[in-house]
Amino acid sequence: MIHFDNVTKVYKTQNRPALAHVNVAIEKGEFLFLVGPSGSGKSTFLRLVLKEERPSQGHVHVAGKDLSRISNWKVPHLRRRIGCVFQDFRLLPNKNVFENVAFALEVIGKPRRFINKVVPEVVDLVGLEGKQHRMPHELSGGEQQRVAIARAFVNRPMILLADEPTGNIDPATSIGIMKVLDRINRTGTTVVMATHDAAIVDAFRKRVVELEDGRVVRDQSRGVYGQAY
Ligand SMILES: Nc1ncnc2c1ncn2[C@@H]1O[C@H](COP(=O)(O)OP(=O)(O)OP(=O)(O)O)[C@@H](O)[C@H]1O
Repeated sequence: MIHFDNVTKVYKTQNRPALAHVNVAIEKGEFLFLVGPSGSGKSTFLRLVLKEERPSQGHVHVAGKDLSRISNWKVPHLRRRIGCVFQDFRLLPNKNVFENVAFALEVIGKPRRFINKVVPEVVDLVGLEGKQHRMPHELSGGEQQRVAIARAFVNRPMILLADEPTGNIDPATSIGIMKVLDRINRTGTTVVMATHDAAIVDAFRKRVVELEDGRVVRDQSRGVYGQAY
């Protein structure tokens, strides 16, 4: 589903590569934790998947397509098939839960009848049943992140990218957020989650890819946050 083939990324203003000779193959339906210290290249990895950045060397393939061969006008179509969740939720403050999630479908022209059917289903899936009419400021941080996940997933993307989704959330609430991501993964969506959250990584025992100075220093199935040896 996502293949990094000897990918190096050097930003114009930097002389050290943000990613160096990265080879990673993530198959359809996998759940992968991307770990590593601040500045190790995790966000750069995610941005390359979205074609927000281009590799300086090597190739990134998503769903069988070499991103360097996707023309610019097709990039929105690629991004539509990839859901994104961030540390800071990024909800629309003047829209309620239903409207925040519905907005993701409105912008791609889905009919109202379809929106009215699927939005409540996804709101339930993320554990917010009965809260459709709440405004973001009437929700806890964990609940806001659930809305953000619902919005990212409502279009049934093939891939969900999560950049520090539990970064602003207390540990107990983070477990609930992880369970939602796990539930989404079980529907067949490939999930890649960049995180510093050692407790979460250790509790969920998924594949772990560790970056250090832009290099992959570990790729372990059912891994833990720190070195297991
Ligand atoms: N747009 C940019 N322009 C120039 N350098 C950048 C840019 N984005 C990231 N970098 C540099 O690339 C390296 C990797 O950064 P990146 O944001 O990918 O790391 P990260 O692992 O996601 O860090 P964090 O956990 O702090 O988000 C860092 O040295 C960073 O300063």
